[in-house]
Amino acid sequence: MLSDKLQLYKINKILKRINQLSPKMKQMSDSDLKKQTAKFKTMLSQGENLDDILIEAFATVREVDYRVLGMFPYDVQVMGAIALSKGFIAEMKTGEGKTLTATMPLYLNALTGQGAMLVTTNDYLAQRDGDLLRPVYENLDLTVSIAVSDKNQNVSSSQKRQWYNSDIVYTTASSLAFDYLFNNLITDKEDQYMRPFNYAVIDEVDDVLLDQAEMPLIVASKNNLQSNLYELTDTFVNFLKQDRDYIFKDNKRLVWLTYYGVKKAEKYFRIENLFSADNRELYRHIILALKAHYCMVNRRDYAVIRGKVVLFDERNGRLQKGVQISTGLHQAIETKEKVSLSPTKKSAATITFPGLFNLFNKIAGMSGTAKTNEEEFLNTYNMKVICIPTNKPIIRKNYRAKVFLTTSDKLLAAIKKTISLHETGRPVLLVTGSVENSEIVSELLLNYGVANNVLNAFNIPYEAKIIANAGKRGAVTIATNMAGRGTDIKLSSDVKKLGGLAVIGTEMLSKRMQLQLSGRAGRQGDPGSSQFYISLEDDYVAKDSTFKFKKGYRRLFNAKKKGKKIIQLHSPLIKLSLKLLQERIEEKAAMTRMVTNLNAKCLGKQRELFYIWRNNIIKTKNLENEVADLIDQVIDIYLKQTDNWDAGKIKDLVNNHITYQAVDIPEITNTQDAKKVITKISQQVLEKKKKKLINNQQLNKFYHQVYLHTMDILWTDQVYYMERLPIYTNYWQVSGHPSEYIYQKWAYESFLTFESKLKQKIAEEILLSTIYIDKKNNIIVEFV
Ligand SMILES: Nc1ncnc2c1ncn2[C@@H]1O[C@H](COP(=O)(O)OP(=O)(O)OP(=O)(O)O)[C@@H](O)[C@H]1O
Repeated sequence: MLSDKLQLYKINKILKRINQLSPKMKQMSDSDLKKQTAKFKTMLSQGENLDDILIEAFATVREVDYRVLGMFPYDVQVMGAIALSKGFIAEMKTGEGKTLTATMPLYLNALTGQGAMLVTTNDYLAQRDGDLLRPVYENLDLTVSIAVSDKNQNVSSSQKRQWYNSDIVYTTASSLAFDYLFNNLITDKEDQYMRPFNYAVIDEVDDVLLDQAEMPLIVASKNNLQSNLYELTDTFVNFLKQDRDYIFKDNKRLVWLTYYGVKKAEKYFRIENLFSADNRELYRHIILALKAHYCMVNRRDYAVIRGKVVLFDERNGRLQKGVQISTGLHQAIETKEKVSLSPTKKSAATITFPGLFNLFNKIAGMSGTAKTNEEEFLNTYNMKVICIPTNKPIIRKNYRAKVFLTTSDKLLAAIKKTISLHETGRPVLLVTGSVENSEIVSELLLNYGVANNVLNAFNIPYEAKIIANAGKRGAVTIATNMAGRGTDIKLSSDVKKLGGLAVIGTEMLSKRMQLQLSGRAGRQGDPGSSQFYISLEDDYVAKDSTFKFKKGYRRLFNAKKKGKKIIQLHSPLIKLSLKLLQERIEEKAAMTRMVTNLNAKCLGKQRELFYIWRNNIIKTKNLENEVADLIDQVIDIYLKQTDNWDAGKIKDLVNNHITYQAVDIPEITNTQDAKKVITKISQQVLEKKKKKLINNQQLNKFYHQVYLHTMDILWTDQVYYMERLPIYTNYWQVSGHPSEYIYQKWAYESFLTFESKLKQKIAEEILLSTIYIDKKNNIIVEFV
């Protein structure tokens, strides 16, 4: 595209000027290079901007990269770095050295003193890259932290404050999201540990902003009442028939009851209308049970480990310990697997990655596979994708995929190929679609006398070691998708002569995942090869293929059963169908993301408004005016209840919301008088309460407690409602209404209700709660 060429032309011009500075940088001593940081900071403080210092700053880091790591960033890496500092997405092919590229924009943006982050997809990469590059930044007088920890480890607020106050932070998207959510649940200003987000480079940006866009990160709060509906609906769904009683949509993400299914449910549960407000929860549980039974598969989507359901991350095959699917699906799976149910929790706070990255002043991204979704990046995130040329031509051979009828035929053929490659001495990385298959393949290879290492969710502690050995002569590594992205397999020198690493994929994947996996071989211009062995039984194919395709598969399968020799399929028509299927799935995924993003934006807006209000309360030392104003607004809300106020009605209102004490109410005839009376009584109640408190500071402590306690409880309910909203609104889509419209409308209305309820509840707690002062002068509030 013309604009791409223009951008590259501009980038090249900047590169030239950076290159011109190289000899000067080479002359500088280590300590002079270190002093550059202070110089740049001064320049910024005197009014220069980041673009003004970019050239010299990049030249400085480049030289320090070389002195510390022995790697001088190539011209193409500097080009990628320039694109990143402009907030673009740099598409740099797999293995081109994105880790080193990021040092330049991170350094530059950290000079502002507002922090720069490298956000990657898993702990292993954050740790690996942070450890590798720490000395570079420290030699430039900047502080660095790696903000990831073992999920079970309790990290103190002060430790986190130190992490997030560092100039450069290496972290993962999920650690960052959770820390952000927890930071916003803290009630004391002193305990908060995060500063506003400034600049982030998102590594594997397509994975974070596209593939994981829909996954909400959830901080659970108090236990919700356990429902016995799980068991009832679990039994019920066993009686349902696919396509007659329920149907799947969107790659089995959504499931609906048909008219017959609804009637069956009404009969089974002896109710008149499954869609009446009373039966909303029942309907939701039926859908959950259907999903648990037919969308979630043991050892593919989750594992049952010591009586607990632990989820797999489907994109990278890692176990997600401690992560629960919210909205009850986790419990529905537990019911299906007949293990004890974990307590249902409500979400105290939730965010998606798109929502999280919206909070930054500037973001940039890098990936080997972003161009295919260029339009989506531009439309959704306003980020341009720039393709950076490779340093050396890529000589990896990507062989055509071989297509088989069944899974076992495919795996056997892949094993045979592995053995023949192994005999030549080339290292092989064979990637399977599930933990189970990785174990089967490993066993079979052992039976053929081929020693191998297995990298799957159950041996993560050995990951670094397995990867370190995977590029050696004769090494055979069997991995799940854990080795699909980011993994850097270093080749021993003798291996290059033999043809480099051979990657064998044994599952049909999305285009991007396929490219990522192939990209484990042939890095940095090295030799290497990749080939996929797929079957018509692969999940990716089976889940989404058309009726005609499925019919074709069954015909071939039956013929094979009758003895016809069908192993590998050569028909161009089948290959074309698979290609079209891949395109269709990707288009659909993009559509689903668009709707989810719209929904997430809705909740994001609500979250933003709520957190602004909450943070204001935390920050405001004296809340007296705020409280007076709030009570006044709440009285107006009460007054809207009726036009015909009389002493009796006021008395009821006062006893319900203002004080339990008996009060005399004068006769009144209109709303204005009613307001005067109610306002006066509220003021008297408040005055009485103030007298119990020692001083103004204690009074404000009381207000803070009431506000934050009430806000957090009601916000949890609001999040709970918003999480369920798509399930309710999806039903309307079936009935012919546009669900996005219904969603936005209901979401907006619910927020207005939430705001009004929250104000009323705060006023009620301020007026009706009981307070005590203990011996140490602490206030104890007994909430209503
Ligand atoms: N300028 C350089 N000089 C020498 N080696 C380099 C240079 N830049 C990167 N490398 C090496 O190239 C290899 C690949 O780097 P890296 O893992 O950062 O690639 P990547 O682009 O992140 O790959 P992927 O897309 O697979 O994540 C590493 O072994 C790294 O040490």
